[in-house]
Amino acid sequence: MAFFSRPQSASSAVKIVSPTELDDKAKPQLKKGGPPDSPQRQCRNILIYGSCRFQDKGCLYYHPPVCCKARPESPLPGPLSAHAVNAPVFVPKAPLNTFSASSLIPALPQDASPSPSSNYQGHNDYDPYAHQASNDAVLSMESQDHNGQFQVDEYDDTAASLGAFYQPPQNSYVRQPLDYHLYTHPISDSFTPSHFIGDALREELQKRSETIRAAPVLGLNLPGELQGYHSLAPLESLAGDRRKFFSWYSTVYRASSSTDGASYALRRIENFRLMHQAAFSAIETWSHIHHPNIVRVREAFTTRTFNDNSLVVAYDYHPNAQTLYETHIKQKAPVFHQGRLQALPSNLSEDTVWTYIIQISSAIRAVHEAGLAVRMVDATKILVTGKNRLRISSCGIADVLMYDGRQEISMLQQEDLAMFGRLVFALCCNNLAAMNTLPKALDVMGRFYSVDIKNIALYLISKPGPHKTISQVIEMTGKSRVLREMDGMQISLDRMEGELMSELENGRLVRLLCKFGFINERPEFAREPRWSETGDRYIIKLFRDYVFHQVDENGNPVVNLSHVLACLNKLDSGTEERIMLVSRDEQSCLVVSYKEVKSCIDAAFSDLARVSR
Ligand SMILES: Nc1ncnc2c1ncn2[C@@H]1O[C@H](COP(=O)(O)OP(=O)(O)OP(=O)(O)O)[C@@H](O)[C@H]1O
Repeated sequence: MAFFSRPQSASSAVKIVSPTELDDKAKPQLKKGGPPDSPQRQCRNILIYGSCRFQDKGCLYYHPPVCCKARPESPLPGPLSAHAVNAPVFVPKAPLNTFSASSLIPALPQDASPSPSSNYQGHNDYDPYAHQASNDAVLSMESQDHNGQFQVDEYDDTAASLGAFYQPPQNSYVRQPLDYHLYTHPISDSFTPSHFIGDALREELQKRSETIRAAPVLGLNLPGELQGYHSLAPLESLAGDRRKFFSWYSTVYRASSSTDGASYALRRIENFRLMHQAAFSAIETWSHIHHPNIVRVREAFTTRTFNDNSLVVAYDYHPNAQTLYETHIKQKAPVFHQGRLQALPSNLSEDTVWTYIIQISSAIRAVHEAGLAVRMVDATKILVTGKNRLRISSCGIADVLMYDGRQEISMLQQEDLAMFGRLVFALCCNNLAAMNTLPKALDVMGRFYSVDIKNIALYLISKPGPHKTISQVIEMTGKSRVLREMDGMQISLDRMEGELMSELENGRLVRLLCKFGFINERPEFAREPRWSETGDRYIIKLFRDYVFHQVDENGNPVVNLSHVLACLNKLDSGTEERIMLVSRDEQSCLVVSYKEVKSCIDAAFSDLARVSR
């Protein structure tokens, strides 16, 4: 006999199945007037309705005296005892298919239909011998043997005919599939993006990830290995006109580090011969500057791997970063907008200019405080690494290229301020060479921007002096603007934390889904009784159907991510909440808690893991 065992822990799973073999056997006994085979077992009608209308008409089961009968408040009153699982099974009275009961079942004579004798006139009493009159004679039904075990039996003709005999006449109706969705608390099926990271951010991060993992182009004749870096890929076109970096040509490559596997940006200066080893001392200082608006310097070395004397400085790599020049100043091709080719709006907003001024000021201040000078405050060397997020790149290279032990740092710092001023003009006028025609630049600035921006730009390009410092520039920016910038950053931080929260549980759920993947549908278990419809692991299959394969009342698949997430989260935490699992043939149901499903899955997975070792 097959056995539908429960999970090994003391389970409160309640199995509700179609008529059992026991019932089938009991019926002929009744007809013969034989004694009940199990007088100790309480009649299920008493359990459910508090009375049994067949009590005096041959019902086999035990009916307690009236004083002891109490109608349960709900069909599942509190935790059910293990005994409950052996209670006589529930027999659905509904026909399986659309049919006219009268056409299939001989109508019972009036007197054969017992009149309700209980106080609960409203309900149809459970008839322990009534089989559903199915026109599907080969329908597989679960039955129970004398040991209380369940097995799958063919629904034989005898049973069918008996069922037909005991089946009260029914009205014909269209059979609907079970409303699976009604078995759980309704969960909104509106899928809101709040379940996951926002689309825009996800797309952005996805693109960055793709860029980091993009395979290097073959055929560029680049070295396969360079001082612990490999997979070099140029970040700029090597063909066409090339601008010089001071007096040298330079190229930026993305490369992977053999040490930590991370990507780095390597700026190579071609044909550079290092004259003083001391020139590298500035790189050491630069590598200690951690600032949110500075691309971090990692290391510098010279190499002959490119078949020349090259200087290489390694920086943090910011995928898909663009220079300020590429982002705002470079002429862009017109785009189609509302059916017409239109040039993209070129002027930066006042707020954006202020946020750029504040970020660059902050970076310059950090560098000056470290006793260094940036030496390259230029739109082509400042990267935009996120929305309005700037980072000064190429730091430290000028210190190596133009090393001069006697150079005064304060002079270089004053030069930083002047370069900063030229950058503000370039950004406001959308022209790298805006400073060359100062009156025109001032005119454009006066038209589009506040006088405060113009004053800062003029101050920055004014004559150097001991009181002209970056701190003074920050003073001129005004506390309120700096505070507004700080507010914006904190709001952005909150938003990012929110996005992070929405992804927090995903790793957990993926691990759970992996477990499911490992244990479900394993071909080697196809013949194992524990996984069959009568085995304890069948519960896992039913749960999988409950989570993923629900259908609505019209038989259409329910694709509801909220439901899946809710179920998986409850499963993972092993809640006591109960759900009703229904077999695919809708002939048996199992009321089971998430905790029990969880222990089933854990046991199945540990079995697999043990064998795999
Ligand atoms: N640390 C970095 N992380 C990511 N990308 C970078 C990094 N440094 C530079 N890049 C990218 O490499 C490309 C080339 O940089 P580069 O500084 O040479 O700019 P450029 O506009 O080509 O200037 P130039 O014409 O002076 O060489 C740019 O698109 C820039 O965005």
